[in-house]
Parts: sequence; structure tokens; C-alpha cells
Amino acid sequence: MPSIQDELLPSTPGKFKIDHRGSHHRQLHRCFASTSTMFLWALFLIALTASYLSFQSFIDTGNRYFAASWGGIQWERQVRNSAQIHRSGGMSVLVTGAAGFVGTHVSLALKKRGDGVVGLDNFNSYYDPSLKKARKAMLQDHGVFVVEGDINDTRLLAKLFDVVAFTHVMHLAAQAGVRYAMENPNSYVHSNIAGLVTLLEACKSADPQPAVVWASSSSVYGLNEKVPFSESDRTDQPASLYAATKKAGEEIAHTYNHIYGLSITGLRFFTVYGPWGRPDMAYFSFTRNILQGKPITIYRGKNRADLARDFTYIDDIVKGCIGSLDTSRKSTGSGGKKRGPAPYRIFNLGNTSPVTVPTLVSILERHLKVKAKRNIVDMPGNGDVPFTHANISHARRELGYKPTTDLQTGLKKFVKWYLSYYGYNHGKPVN
Ligand SMILES: O=C(O)[C@H]1O[C@H](OP(=O)(O)OP(=O)(O)OC[C@H]2O[C@@H](n3ccc(=O)[nH]c3=O)[C@H](O)[C@@H]2O)[C@H](O)[C@@H](O)[C@H]1O
Repeated sequence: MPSIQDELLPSTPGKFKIDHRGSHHRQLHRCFASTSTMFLWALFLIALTASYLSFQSFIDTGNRYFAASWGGIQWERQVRNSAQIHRSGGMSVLVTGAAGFVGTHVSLALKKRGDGVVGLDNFNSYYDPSLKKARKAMLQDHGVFVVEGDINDTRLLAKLFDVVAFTHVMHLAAQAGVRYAMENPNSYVHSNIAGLVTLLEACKSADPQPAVVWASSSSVYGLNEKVPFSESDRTDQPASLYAATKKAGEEIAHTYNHIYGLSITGLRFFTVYGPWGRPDMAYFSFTRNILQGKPITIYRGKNRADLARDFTYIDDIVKGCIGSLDTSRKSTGSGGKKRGPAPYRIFNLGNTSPVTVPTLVSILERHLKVKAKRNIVDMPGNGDVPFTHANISHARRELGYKPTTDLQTGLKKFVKWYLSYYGYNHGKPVN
């Protein structure tokens, strides 16, 4: 008979005594049974762990799938449709920052002439995202699909290049604004440097490599005093972190051109304005404040000199962007390796006739038929430069770029759009 101890205590393999007469078989049986029980338990635990892990990964995948606003068969179909080319010799363009001011206009113009366009935008809240959503809706009505995602998302970029063999990338996604760089410096590093590198990495690895056209800025001329600004002028004295990140972007772009054979064109935009514009810019916020009867702050330079900008109308900028895409020759790399020299170009896209900020305000007053409450203050040291003025002869020669809209005409179109979009008091009661 087994002792109580034997009954209660679990048998321990390797410790049973095989010389116990009469109980030998039973012990052997018990031992065998307990080993197989353990084995079954072990199997059960392994199965449990495996099913837990695969459930977790299912949840993860599911979460990723549902949380991300991209991916899936339907999404890929939308991307492909949007990228479809409808003219002979047309291009398929990935437009980053497509729900932004310039991005929307360029996407529409490309789509209208029969090129394939896929937009990408992260819809951040630097300014009212509802304006970006409205631009997206307009693009959607014209057959342009805008993917919601960030240029820092390597997987998304790889997926997009996997789904479409883009011939061109129009890179307009950026953290814009000169003065905001003092409030949120990291957002400039995130978008204008890290984001640019992530995008160029994707372009360099794509097969075929696309030609890249991207938005630099007139701000790279910084504190230069020689006017008008030419592309060959020095760009080593930026006045703001914004300008510094755009300057860094130009150097980064050059590196990718040099190492990987990417065809790259950088466009130095000069204070772009127009319908569907950016609410953070002076002409836009002045309009809002003037209509609401609020004062506007006008900065003044050294020795009470008025600040001046080479304000450039959006339609002219769009022509410059499309001219750049049309004339950009192919990238030469494949499999991430350079196979020959590729073009690296930089162009000023300005208007060539600077206007002072007080004159800008007077034009707005005329179009709005409301007098502004002007509050004139000395320019704070916040990154502004006193003036900008573009020499555009290089762009004229190479791209056929020829701006045709003066500030008076352009602001008239802007005000017309503004009033139709926001109404006369921008949603605020009139006093
Ligand atoms: O060309 C560029 O590369 C940049 O252009 C634009 O920068 P800026 O030329 O500084 O335009 P914007 O802010 O409209 O100020 C216009 C004028 O109004 C003055 N200004 C501004 C605000 C204010 O309250 N008062 C004022 O006097 C101000 O001092 C300035 O003199 C883009 O924003 C920028 O993203 C970049 O693309």
C-alpha cells in the first residue's frame, strides 16, 4: 500500500525506488502517468502562450490598421486611381503638404492638365485644420486623393512608392512661418530636417527614383544687403531658425543628389499669397483683424524704415512649380546607388517688385472698404528680415517663369475669396 505521504505528495521523476517489491509496476505506472500529465500540461501552457501572443499580435495589427488612416485594399485602390495619368507624356506626382496652401494649388493644376497626383498631409494644427480639410475636400472633388500621414513615417512612404511608381515628388510639406520658430523650434527640426531626410531616403530607395522638386525659401538670404537676391549670393547668415532649417535642407538635398543620383530642384519662394492662403501670414491676419475692427501691428525696421516683401501671387508660384517639374531631368540612381550625375538646381520664385507692409495694408483697406487700426511698432528681434527682392532671371531662362500678377490685383482676388469663404466678419458679430 502506498503511504499517505506517497498519495499526497506528487511523484518526483527519478526519485522513485525501483527495488520496492510488488509496488514496482504501480510506481512505474504512476511515474509514467505523472510524466505524461506534466507533458500535457507543458503542451497546454505552450499552446496557451502561443495563442496569447498571436492574439496580441492580432490586436496590434488591428490597432495599427484601424488607428492608421492608411492601408488596405480600398486605400490602395484610391491611391492608384488618383495617380492615374490622363495625358500622353504625363507624370505621376506625389505632392507632400497637399492640403497646404501651395500644395493644394499645385495639385489642382497638375490634375487639371491630366497628370496623376497623390497628396500627403499630416493635417497638423499649426493653423486651423478645418481650412486644410476644406482644401482636401476641394481636391477630392477634382479627383485628388490626399493620404493623411506624416513625411516622417518611413513605412507609409515605402508603401506609397510600392503602390505607385511616382515619376516626380513635389515636396511642399514643411513647418512654415518665420516668427513661430521661437515658440516651437523642434517642429522645424521635425518637419524641415528629419522629415526631409526621411522623404529623400524613400526617394533614393524607390525604383525608379523620382525627380524631386521642393520648397526652400527666400529667407535663406537672411541678412544679405545686396539686392535683388540672386541664387549665387551667400546664404550663410540666416536670421531665423526657419531660415536655418531651409538652408540645411538645401545642403541635405545636395548630398542626396551627389551620393544617390537624385534629380533635385529647390525653389526659393518669396512671401506667397492668394486665395486659400495661410492664416498665419500678415496679409491674411490683417484682413481678418481689419474686418473685425481689431488693431493690426505693423513692424518697422531700423531708422523707422518700412519693411518690404517681394509678395508673389500663388498662380505665378504654381507656374514656377510646374515649370520645374516639367524641366527636371530624370534621377540616375537605382537600387539605392548612383549611376551617373543628376541635375541639382535652385531657383528664386519671386515677383521682382517689393512692396512695403504699410502699402500692403492700404491696398487691403481699399479692397475691404474698411480703415485699418494701425499700431506701428519697432520690429522685435524675432527672425524677420527688413526686405526681400528676387532676381528671377535664372528661373526665367530655365523654366520660362514670368510672374504676371501685381499685389493690387492679387490681393483683390484674395479678398474676394476670403469674403466668400468666411463672410464679412469672419464669424464674429459686427460692432
Ligand atoms: O518668403 C519666405 O520664405 C517666407 O515668406 C513668409 O514670411 P514673411 O515674409 O515673414 O511673411 P509674413 O509673415 O506674411 O510677413 C510679411 C511682412 O509683414 C510683417 N508683419 C507680419 C506680421 C505682423 O503682425 N506684422 C507685420 O508687420 C513682417 O515683418 C513681414 O515684413 C512666410 O510666412 C514664410 O513661411 C516664408 O515662406
